[in-house]
Amino acid sequence: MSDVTAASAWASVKGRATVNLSILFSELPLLERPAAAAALGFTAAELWWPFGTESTPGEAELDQLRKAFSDAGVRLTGLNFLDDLSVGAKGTASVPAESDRFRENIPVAVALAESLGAGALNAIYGNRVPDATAAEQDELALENLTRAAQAAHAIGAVLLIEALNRNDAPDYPLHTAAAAVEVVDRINAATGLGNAKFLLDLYHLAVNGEDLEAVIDTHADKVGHVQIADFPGRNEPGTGTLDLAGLLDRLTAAGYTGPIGLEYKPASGVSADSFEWLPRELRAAQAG
Ligand SMILES: O=C(O)C(=O)CO
Repeated sequence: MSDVTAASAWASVKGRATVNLSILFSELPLLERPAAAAALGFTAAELWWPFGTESTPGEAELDQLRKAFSDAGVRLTGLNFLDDLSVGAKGTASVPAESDRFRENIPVAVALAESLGAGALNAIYGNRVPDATAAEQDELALENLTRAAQAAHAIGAVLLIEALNRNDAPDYPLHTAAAAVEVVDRINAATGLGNAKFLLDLYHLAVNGEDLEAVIDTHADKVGHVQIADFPGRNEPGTGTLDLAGLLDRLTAAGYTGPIGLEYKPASGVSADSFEWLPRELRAAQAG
């Protein structure tokens, strides 16, 4: 694709790209990743919970991360709450054994997000577990996600609820856009704040066989964030079968104009080589 064609095809990404530094640049230590992204023209990034199973990291560790972002001139746009990906789990909000750690993580994650300018916090729902019923887990999740939404609202942020793909998260209960949006609606009904939003991860829904255009047409008004990776493979745009540029144009036309998360694995294994699809002049985030 010529540069001119690429610039027009990806025009809807201009000023909105945010690099997920938990899946990209993972070949580097965490504290080196913001500068690596900045060297390629990006000025915004997002993170899964970056401290593994530690729900309340100390100030020194938090300051090191904050310094890595500020020194690189990169703004954090989104942060996952404690989702414990380090042990393969898919979140903690609905998991009885993890609930206390999720609750103690809320103020820490929200304060870190606020200090780095993030406007979105993502609460991965948590897997179904054998020692609790679905109803018990959903009741616990509503209590925990209500607390998270209230804390996010206090810093002017949205709380995101995400569907994950069945292959990587078979025990996760939210595999469709509708299921995630139902949780969003329950949280908003409980808080009255309206800051719970749907995280539209186009890759996860593609794996699950969802009609992505229909999802956009139906749920665009509930979308608080979007993440992209091509399918199959979860690599950069152009390596799979999705018309990601067209889907982003459709989503933008439907009213979502927020950040676009680049959440993919580099096809070559080298993150710096995985951005040729996006002309450099489209990579920097708009201020604010
Ligand atoms: O686990 C994943 O793939 C995620 O998208 C977490 O945000």
